[in-house]
Amino acid sequence: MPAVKIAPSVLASDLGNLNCECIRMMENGADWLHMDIMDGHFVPNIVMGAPVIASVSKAVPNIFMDCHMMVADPGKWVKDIADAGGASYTFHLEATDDPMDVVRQIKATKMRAAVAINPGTPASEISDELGNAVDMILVMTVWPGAGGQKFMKECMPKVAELRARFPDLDVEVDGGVGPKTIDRCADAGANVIVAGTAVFNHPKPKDVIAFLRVRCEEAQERIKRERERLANGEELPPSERKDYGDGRRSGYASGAITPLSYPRVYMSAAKREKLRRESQGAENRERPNMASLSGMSSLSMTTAVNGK
Ligand SMILES: O=C(CO)[C@@H](O)[C@H](O)COP(=O)(O)O
Repeated sequence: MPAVKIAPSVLASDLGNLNCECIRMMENGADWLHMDIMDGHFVPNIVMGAPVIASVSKAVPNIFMDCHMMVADPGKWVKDIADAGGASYTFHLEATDDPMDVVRQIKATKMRAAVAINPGTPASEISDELGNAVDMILVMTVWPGAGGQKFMKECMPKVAELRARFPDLDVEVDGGVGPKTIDRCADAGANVIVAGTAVFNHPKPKDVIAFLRVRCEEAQERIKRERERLANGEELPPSERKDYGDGRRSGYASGAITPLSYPRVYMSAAKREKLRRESQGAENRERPNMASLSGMSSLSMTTAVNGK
């Protein structure tokens, strides 16, 4: 399985001191910095754009910026983000009717290409062609648009399914991830961990980053053993099964996740329109709107930044 990467989401940082915040996280063990870019259309919020990415790129040597593009027209910003110094470009599947074209545009730059799916989008919407073309798949574990939301554990079967289909791909989780939820993510097979509030709001971010990494590495060892045993037709002893207490077990141990094949490239126009509207809050009362966003900690400075 690919190496574990911990990517603090700067949405929860002191955005007025963004360069220093990125340096602080790298000194505390972060592999990547997760940059949330929103356009006010795909999600009802605006945070930063290519000029801010360029400023960070100049000020922070060797930074790897994992740019999460929560934008309605993902092809439009590829060149700007590449020129600004973005290292990875994640677009939302719900935002385009031609994901392979967006991937081609990203690959024409030096950036890594990644595709994200919202909580309402099934993993089966990632075709084999798309999954094999990208460097990473991001499974959102909250509705995009704000930090500090509750982790949606119901997204974990999608992570397990994608890990089973794409054993060597980076699979990223984002939203509500921290020490209390990391085991579910890691057991499902996620190896790129985005955490905003849990890292930036903690007085010892180094400890949180180290904890997340260790739990993922331990899970990877477990998954490796499970794979080997299942390949040999062996039964797993109950002590080695991760049981969530709700009838489900980790994807690999349960053997319930079958790596199906999804040859389709495009979802239907009607379905994409529904998923797009859902992302904007038009069809989902649960997802954040501007009123609910205003109370979120990520939009104000975190107290941990000044050690208060
Ligand atoms: O993309 C998003 C939100 O749209 C995430 O990156 C969040 O910023 C993660 O924050 P926490 O839930 O970890 O606070």
